[in-house]
This record gives sequence, C-alpha cells and structure tokens, in this order.
Amino acid sequence: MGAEVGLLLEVRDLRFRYHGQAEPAVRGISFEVQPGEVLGILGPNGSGKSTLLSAVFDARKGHRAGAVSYESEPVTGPIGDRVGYATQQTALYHLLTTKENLTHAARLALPAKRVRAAVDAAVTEYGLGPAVNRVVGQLSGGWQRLVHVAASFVHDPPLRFLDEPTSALDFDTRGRLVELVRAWSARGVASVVTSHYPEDLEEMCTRLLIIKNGEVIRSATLSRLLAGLSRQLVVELSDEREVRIDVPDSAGQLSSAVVDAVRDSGTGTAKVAGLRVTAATLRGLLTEDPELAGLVDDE
Ligand SMILES: Nc1ncnc2c1ncn2[C@@H]1O[C@H](COP(=O)(O)OP(=O)(O)OP(=O)(O)O)[C@@H](O)[C@H]1O
Repeated sequence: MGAEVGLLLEVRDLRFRYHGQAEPAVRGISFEVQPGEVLGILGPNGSGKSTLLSAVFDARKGHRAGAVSYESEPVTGPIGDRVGYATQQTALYHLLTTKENLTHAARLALPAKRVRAAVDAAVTEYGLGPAVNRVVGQLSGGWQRLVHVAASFVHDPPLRFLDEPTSALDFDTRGRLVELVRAWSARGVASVVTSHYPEDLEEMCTRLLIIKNGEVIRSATLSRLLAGLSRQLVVELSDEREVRIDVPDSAGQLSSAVVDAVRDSGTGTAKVAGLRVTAATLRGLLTEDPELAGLVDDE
C-alpha cells in the first residue's frame, strides 16, 4: 500500500427512529471507513447495531437524519454495486440450489455477461463446491450462512456490511468467515462487521465502535483500546475481596508482592484464595472496565 488513501465511507451524526417509536434507535453516530479497513461494531442485544448498518444507506423505513458520503461524494440515493450487505437473517431461496441462489443474486447486481464468471468465482472463493448443486434448504446452518454471505457479495463490492456473520456458527465456519474478511482486507476491500463476540472482532478488526443504547461509548483502534488495559495480578482473598497489583517482573518478587498486597489490604485474617492475571484482550477490557462491563455475555 504505502500511499495515502482517501476515505471510502464517511458517516456523520447519523440518527434513526422507527415509525411509531418515541425513542430513536440510533442517536447521532459518526464513523469513517478506509479502503481495506475492517471496522467492528460491538454492542449488546438491542443496542442498535443492525439499525445503524441499514440506516447508513437508508434501507429501513423511519425518520433518518445525518450525512453519508462515499468516496467524498454525498450519498443521496442508492449506491448500487459499490456496497454489499449480508443481513443478520439469511436471505435465500430454500427450494433453489446454491448455484441458482448465487446466479439470482448476481443477475440482480451485475450485467448478464458477468454473471457466470461471478458465480464461479464465488463458488471457488467460499469453497462452496460440495454444496453447489444442493438445495439450500437442506444445507446446515453454517453452509447456509456461507451461501448467504457469498450471494450478498457476489458482485465483489469494495465495501461490505456484515451483520452478526459469526452468530450461531460452528467453530470451523466462524473461522472461515474471519479468514474471508481478513483476505478481503488484504486486497483493499473494506468491511463493517457487527458481533456480540469480542474474540471474532478482535481477530478481524483494526478499529472498533462500541455502542450502547444507540450511542457510541468507545471508538478507537483495537490496539489503542487494549493499550489502556494494563495486565494486573489479581490476588483473590479468602474473604472474597480482591487486591490488584502490577504483575511482578520475576517469580522471585511474586511472593513478597502478594504478601505485601494482603498485608496492605488491612485484613489480618484473610488468606490468599487464588491468583489470576487480567488479560489484555477485548473480552478482558469488557470485563475489567466498569463502564463496559455487562455489554457482552460471558462465554
Ligand atoms: N422494525 C422495527 N420497528 C421498531 N423498532 C425496532 C425495529 N427493529 C429494531 N427495533 C428496535 O430498535 C432498537 C435497536 O435494535 P437493533 O436490532 O438495531 O439492535 P441490535 O444491536 O442489532 O440487536 P441484536 O444484537 O439483537 O441484533 C431495539 O430497541 C429494537 O427493539
């Protein structure tokens, strides 16, 4: 890469309220996406992730305000084949085969002469060979998710929205989707991905928006978010209290650091019940930061 790249997508102060609802679902969210970037959107159920994705390109009925530009041009209508959106619910024809579903999606997005090559490329890229002539309704949930994502992006758009792509998937399919997003990023394709799973976002994303109740409560690169998280030694005491100290530099310093911590805690009778080190991971951040605690389920 090297050279300075411009913004692909710029969203400013986006607000959205569903018809008939008193409270907005999205309350003034701004973000930017560069070519090849993978932006993660993390938040609990009902925090507004799906609404945010669909409100960017005005795909839901409601009151919408704010500004969106694509490659620095204001977006006032559909932007056609430059974006793809893999919705949270799979959208497939269950009585048609994988190939027929992909062909249908490609016909909607591409000129007729490009359809066949696009379908063949998708079958190869997503490893759909074993499922290509099978009726989609008979495929497992994981295969259906892959076909859905393949159909959503069969036109190879440079910007992709993926709403909860890894939800309810087995380990292998989850890993496959993470790999696909990373491979797209390596060739300059940008993705915006929502998830409840910090581990998946941590593997895919370089930047994160953490949202709650339709608002951004953290926005930073992953490394910056985790840099604020110092690893600490947590000394668990027998009276169920905890004492935190910096992780000692050597095993030799460990016992005196623990003894000091227990003494300084002011309980003469408490004993050390356990030791643990807080991890510098996104899940660690969500567990340790009081403002973020409870945003995702424990796994
Ligand atoms: N069609 C709709 N009409 C009215 N309210 C809606 C509609 N869709 C979603 N909402 C409400 O908007 C808020 C945000 O919902 P949204 O689905 O965007 O959250 P989410 O973070 O994607 O949740 P999840 O993780 O469960 O998918 C919620 O309060 C939800 O009940």
